[in-house]
Amino acid sequence: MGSSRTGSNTGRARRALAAMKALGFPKKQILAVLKRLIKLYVDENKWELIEAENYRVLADAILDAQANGNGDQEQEQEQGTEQEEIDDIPAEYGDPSISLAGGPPSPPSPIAEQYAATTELAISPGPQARALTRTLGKRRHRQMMDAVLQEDDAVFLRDPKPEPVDMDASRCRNVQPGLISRSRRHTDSEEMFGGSPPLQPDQNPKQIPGARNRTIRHCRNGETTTLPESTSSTLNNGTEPVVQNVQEAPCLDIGVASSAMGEVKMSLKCSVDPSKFRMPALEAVFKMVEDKCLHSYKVLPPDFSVGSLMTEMCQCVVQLGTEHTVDHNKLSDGAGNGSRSEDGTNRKQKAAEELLVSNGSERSPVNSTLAQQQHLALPMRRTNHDVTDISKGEEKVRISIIDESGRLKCPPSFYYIPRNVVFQNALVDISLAKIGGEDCCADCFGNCLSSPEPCACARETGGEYAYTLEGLLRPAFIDECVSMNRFPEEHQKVFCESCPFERSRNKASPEACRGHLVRKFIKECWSKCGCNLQCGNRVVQRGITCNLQVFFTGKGTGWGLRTLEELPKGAFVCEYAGEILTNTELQERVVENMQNDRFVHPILLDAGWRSEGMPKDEAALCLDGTFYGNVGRFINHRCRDANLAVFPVEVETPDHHYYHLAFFTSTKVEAFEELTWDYGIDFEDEKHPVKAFECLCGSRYCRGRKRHHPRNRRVIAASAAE
Ligand SMILES: C[S@@+](CC[C@H](N)C(=O)[O-])C[C@H]1O[C@@H](n2cnc3c(N)ncnc32)[C@H](O)[C@@H]1O
Repeated sequence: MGSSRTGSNTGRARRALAAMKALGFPKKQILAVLKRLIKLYVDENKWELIEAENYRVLADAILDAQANGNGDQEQEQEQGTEQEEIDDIPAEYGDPSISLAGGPPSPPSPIAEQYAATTELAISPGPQARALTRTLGKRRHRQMMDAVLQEDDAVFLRDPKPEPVDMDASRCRNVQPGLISRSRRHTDSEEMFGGSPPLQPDQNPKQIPGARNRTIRHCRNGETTTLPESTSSTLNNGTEPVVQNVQEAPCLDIGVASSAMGEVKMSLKCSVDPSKFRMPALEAVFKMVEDKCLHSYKVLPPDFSVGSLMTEMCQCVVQLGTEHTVDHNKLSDGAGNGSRSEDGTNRKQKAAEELLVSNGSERSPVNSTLAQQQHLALPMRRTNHDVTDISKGEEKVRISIIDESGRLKCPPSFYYIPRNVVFQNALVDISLAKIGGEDCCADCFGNCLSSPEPCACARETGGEYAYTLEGLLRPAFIDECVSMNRFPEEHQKVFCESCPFERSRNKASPEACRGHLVRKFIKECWSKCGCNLQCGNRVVQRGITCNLQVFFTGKGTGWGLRTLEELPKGAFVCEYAGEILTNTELQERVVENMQNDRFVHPILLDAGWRSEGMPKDEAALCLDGTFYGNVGRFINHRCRDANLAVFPVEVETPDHHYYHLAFFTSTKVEAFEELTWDYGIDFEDEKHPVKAFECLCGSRYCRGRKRHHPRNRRVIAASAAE
């Protein structure tokens, strides 16, 4: 009875002690718990049960004791009485002669500390152990045991244990790809994501004591990256998470694994305050990610991106880890569905801001909202659009498409052009010869805005630059434009003798001209100027720089454009780019498309029209973004209090005939706010050849809201000048 097929009781007790000591548990505590177990199990198979699965039960019981705070007590109680306690163990169960007595208690080894810090893993223990553990301890301890007793390379969701928090010392030097192995062994996941970049000689992975092959990389002390904005690199086809360089970010190193076997494992470096972070349960993270995917995509399309999913996961880890209410860690938590919180902010965005893993664009300035952009660009069913970048690389920034309604649709097809293109007959004379000496600043150098005198190009703006040193449109410009839109009757207008606009409306018997507002042009420096491309008087020509997104509004207005970052008043957003048509071509196109029940959205370039020498239909120009256009074609109308204002901007030509239409913010715009402008539509105009839409702008000043019976009201062009 005192022995079994695995040896004597003494030997078994010795081996149990040795096994637990190897894990770093103090021997007095081992002894106390072992004694308790032996007393507890009167079953003759007690040793088999205790020994099962590498003494899982014993380790669980010790962990339970520690977790319940009994460990210390037990130890303390046993101070000085250890030998007596050992002697109390029935001889058939243990041999007091083994080195249980004598010598100071071992300090907890690092690996024992790891046990205590390790959280859940989804592993099923054997039936015997299950039964015992039900009796003895909590499931999570059993699971922790699994993690540690697995092969060396087993991975686990580990509570963050940053280095002592010295903010300087804990800043990331160069944030690594979001998905890296904790081990330097080359794993499948590394290959999948293009692999972690090789370590620098001074970035050797630090070995965790007691855990061979399990490594953690630490941020290099006190060093921050100063790489240029555009140094982020893209993995795969550009849609995967990429390296971003983030400056001065306090760094928390977290390991996340999809299972204890470590098939998929990630190391996250998060710029969260370690004191505010608590590692969420892995199951909660998985559940949250799954809920998000199902909520957004219903099914996973063939081009589903694991990289995007992993990014999602990283964000969820940070989000759950920084939200300390119990509810957020419950599996039933619906917080991860991307919905907005009560204060209107999006949790995903917050999480993304705290995560240094982001969807970089080689063309985009580093910005935390890019992580959000990456998330939102998860695959949808497509037309001819690239949902990760509707511009297909034509702009400096990626512009993603998102339909949060669950329809998984994309906007109708069109060709993306970042700049205007002549359709056919429009005469747009872009020639150096056309630019006279007075139309350029050949003698300037560097940045015109830094010279004391305004350059020749500033002449159109009343001898002052339209832009501030910060690259914003001056408030005076914006305020005047807003006032023109709101109170057109108070501003100067010119009246044509035979108005091309009225001829478009009714060619047979055009009405009298209603007047065209006299608008101030912005003249930017150009090719014949001596300044460089970074000159402060070259804003529109440098293209889109803010983070935009095409989204389905769900308000009955179709697709819209929104900003993913906060924009100050006066920020350049984009041009309205499209085909340059003559008025004649426009008329033909309107008729043609009405027959096909498709509406075009041209904008007249009438800001330069003057009472004398009004252009003929063949010369009058307009822009149509319907078939060829940029993101400007997604900007919806809002009556009166829109957050964008449109300005005529001359770049290549100084003649007021052809120019660009540029949108600037007329007020501060919050991240995720829809960008709108006032088309200037006369919703009461029943003679217009193009049917006006029922306005759903929601503005309290809405002009088109009460039209319950449209009676075929029509509009042809949302003229910037009207
Ligand atoms: C220049 S497009 C704007 C993008 C458009 N929403 C889309 O899905 O492509 C103009 C069209 O958008 C819709 N739209 C824009 N603003 C609207 C509003 N305030 N109310 C209702 N529909 C609007 C109308 O169908 C209009 O003809």
